[in-house]
Amino acid sequence: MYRVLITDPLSHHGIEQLIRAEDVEVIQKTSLSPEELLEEIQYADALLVRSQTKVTAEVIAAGKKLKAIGRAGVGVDNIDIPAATSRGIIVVNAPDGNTVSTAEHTFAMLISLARNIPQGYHSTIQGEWKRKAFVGVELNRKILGIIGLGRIGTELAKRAKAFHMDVLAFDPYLTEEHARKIGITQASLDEVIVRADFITVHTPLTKETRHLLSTEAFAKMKPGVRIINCARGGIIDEEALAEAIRNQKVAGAALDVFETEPPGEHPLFALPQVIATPHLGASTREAQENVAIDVSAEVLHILREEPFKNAVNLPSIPAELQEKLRPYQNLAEKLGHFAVQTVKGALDEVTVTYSGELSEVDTAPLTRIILKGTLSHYLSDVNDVNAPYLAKERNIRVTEQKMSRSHGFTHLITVKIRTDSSDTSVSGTLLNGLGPRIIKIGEYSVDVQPFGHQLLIRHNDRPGAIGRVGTILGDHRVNIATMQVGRRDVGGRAIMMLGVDKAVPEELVNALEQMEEIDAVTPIDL
Ligand SMILES: NC(=O)c1ccc[n+]([C@@H]2O[C@H](COP(=O)([O-])OP(=O)(O)OC[C@H]3O[C@@H](n4cnc5c(N)ncnc54)[C@H](O)[C@@H]3O)[C@@H](O)[C@H]2O)c1
Ligand SMILES: O=C(O)[C@H](O)COP(=O)(O)O
Repeated sequence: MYRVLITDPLSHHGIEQLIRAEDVEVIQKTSLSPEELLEEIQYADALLVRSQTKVTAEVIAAGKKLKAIGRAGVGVDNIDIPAATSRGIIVVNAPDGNTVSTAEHTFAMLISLARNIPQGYHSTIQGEWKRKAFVGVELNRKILGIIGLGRIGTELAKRAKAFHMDVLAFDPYLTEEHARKIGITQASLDEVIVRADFITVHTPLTKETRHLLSTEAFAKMKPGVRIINCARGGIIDEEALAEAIRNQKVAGAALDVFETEPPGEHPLFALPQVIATPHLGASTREAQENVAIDVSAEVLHILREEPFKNAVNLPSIPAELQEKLRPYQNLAEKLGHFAVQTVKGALDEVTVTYSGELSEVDTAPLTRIILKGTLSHYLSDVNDVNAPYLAKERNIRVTEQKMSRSHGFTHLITVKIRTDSSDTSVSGTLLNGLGPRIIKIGEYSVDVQPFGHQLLIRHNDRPGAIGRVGTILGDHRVNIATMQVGRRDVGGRAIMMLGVDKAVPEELVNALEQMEEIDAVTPIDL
């Protein structure tokens, strides 16, 4: 039974699939103190949050069983992603479900700002009738500057076009084709800042975007510019904004998000030109249902070890590629796990060569699985999320190579491992209908099913050697299930690969190593 802890208010309809799932127990506790969260997280297999719960490194470390963190929304700045990654916890979000709601909210803020609607409402219900005090401006033919033309920025641009605004957008990843398609003008950040009548930000909060709109930026803006932030507090320097409003450079600002939330008594609220909402961008019935449905489905997939798509700490893999790579996953993990058990010393380098059909596709997801198989020999709690991170932390170099030639196989994966004292190379393939096979160990051709307990023996090719090995195994009551022998030259160096029915005890390894013909005995467990 998987325990899913929900600590922020999520749409009931959205999480119904979790509540109905027979293998899931849903615990909803939405006003936990930080201490209570540290207690509850210990028992959770997955945690579902919105933006309120602070999922710190401490919370993540306390989540001993935690496999997934689901964010019912876009921004993951309340989750310590590096801490989750280092512990192999998958973080997923729901990037699409609240796009329209947030674009609509931004548009509502844009109109409210242009026409002083909140200020007019306040004054009117207090019995005043100040028609002159609230004269606004039209949106028609004004320039809307959008910084960050992703999902929300794009939806907003379409709505602004319908209001006959001229849209200038800056986004380092914006292509001319996308700009042309939605009928807007691509611009530099400076152009947007200098030319726009309204500036709205729709980027995530990152090192680059923190205080993107600062004193320096406000100084370059058109007098009377209006500013909107429905993305993240911190993208705009709030002190600098307050100053720009006070010195009348900025005519008004509409804010849905703040550097600290809730903002409490804020200097900006003393300025009548500022309108505000309490982080309501995604707060519609539709958006909340969408994001809760999406993230619940993703978390269920992760817990059930099924494919999922919106991981924040794993590169996304297109469905078609996932389908293509799925058959190789088991082979990849076994190859990594097999190869590492045949070397001694500290791991320096893992090189994976994909040959034949596999040379034509993006194999990075398979390399992560190979790495997981390799590192799991040394470390506990390794998965394909944290394997690259753990390798980097240990200065293990990981490289991928591609070759079109595959020595008679339609596809071949070769894992080469180098340590400070030895190296090895193991190749495997999928045999049509027969599943994964190891077909080469170093220079020796073999045909080994990579499962269960194995014994790799390096010996000299002499009459009677194989028989004596069989006798010694029999004496130790270890049954041989399969046997492969490989050699390069008659009477030269050779290997034996034995599949055995139980783990090989150390005394047996010692007894085999006493044999004159034997160089090395390596038990392998897969
Ligand atoms: N107020 C709310 O309730 C609410 C709701 C949903 C999303 N959001 C926030 O809105 C933001 C945008 O969401 P989205 O779904 O459109 O995300 P998105 O990822 O689709 O778009 C973000 C865009 O910002 C661009 N970008 C990144 N760095 C940039 C930079 N330095 N300068 C210019 N552009 C840059 C990216 O290229 C991308 O196109 C996020 O921060 C999200 O958390 C807020
Ligand atoms: O990033 C987001 O999705 C929004 O900021 C929404 O946050 P919320 O789930 O707390 O409304």
